[in-house]
Amino acid sequence: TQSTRPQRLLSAVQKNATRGDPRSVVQAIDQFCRHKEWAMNVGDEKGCILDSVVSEINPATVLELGTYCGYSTVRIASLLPPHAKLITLEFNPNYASIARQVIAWAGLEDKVQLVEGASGDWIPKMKEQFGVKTFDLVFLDHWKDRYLPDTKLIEECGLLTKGSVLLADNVICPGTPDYLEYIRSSPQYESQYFKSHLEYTKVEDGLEKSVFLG
Ligand SMILES: Cc1ccc(Cc2cc(O)c(O)c(C(=O)NC/C=C/[C@H]3O[C@@H](n4cnc5c(N)ncnc54)[C@H](O)[C@@H]3O)c2)cc1
Ligand SMILES: [Mg+2]
Repeated sequence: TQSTRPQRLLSAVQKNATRGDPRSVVQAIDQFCRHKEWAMNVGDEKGCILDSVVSEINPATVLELGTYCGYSTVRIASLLPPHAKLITLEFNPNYASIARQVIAWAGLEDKVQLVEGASGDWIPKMKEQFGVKTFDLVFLDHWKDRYLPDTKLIEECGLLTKGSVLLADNVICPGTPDYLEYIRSSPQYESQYFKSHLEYTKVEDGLEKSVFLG
């Protein structure tokens, strides 16, 4: 049977990256997406902005919405301090399976909890299921029409504390207009736009970083 693009991306990682070396996994995926097949990873250019935000926060708890193949999961987890935890939600079982193998190849299983399911179902269970009080960082990269409802759900569940950071991919392309309008007009957030490009292209895109003011 025909392989899928995520399966071919995983094969490229297993062929070209060194086990236990997250940077080589990230590089192998970027090479594959630049020269073989485009895929919707945050990519190398926006990935550097993601890295700088993660390093600045030095988060103990991270929530990622939309694992896909685990590219940003590996970027974030490779920068976390010891004992820090990243919970990533993915509701497509095929993508989740690929992501688990990518994360394992990078040797980051101990820092990552991949939860197979929908964000709307799992966000309300974070405290009871995973003993999470609040998240220091939330990376939004799932369906773009879910950014706003899930942000409101995260607020309602008391999962943010003063200083928590929301970092949203694709606020220009594909675009998340309702989310941007909400977060930029809310007195509860201080937002900043990081202009960049849609992964592996020259099309404008960017990340929106929003600090929860409590
Ligand atoms: C017009 C146009 C089209 C595509 C692009 C290019 C482009 C560039 C990008 O960086 C993009 O992030 C995207 C994009 O669409 N991303 C959606 C990513 C979803 C992943 O998250 C999963 N998921 C989706 N909703 C949920 C949910 N509730 N709970 C749990 N997992 C969820 C899915 O299972 C996927 O694993 C697209 C640019 C412009
Ligand atoms: Mg994206």
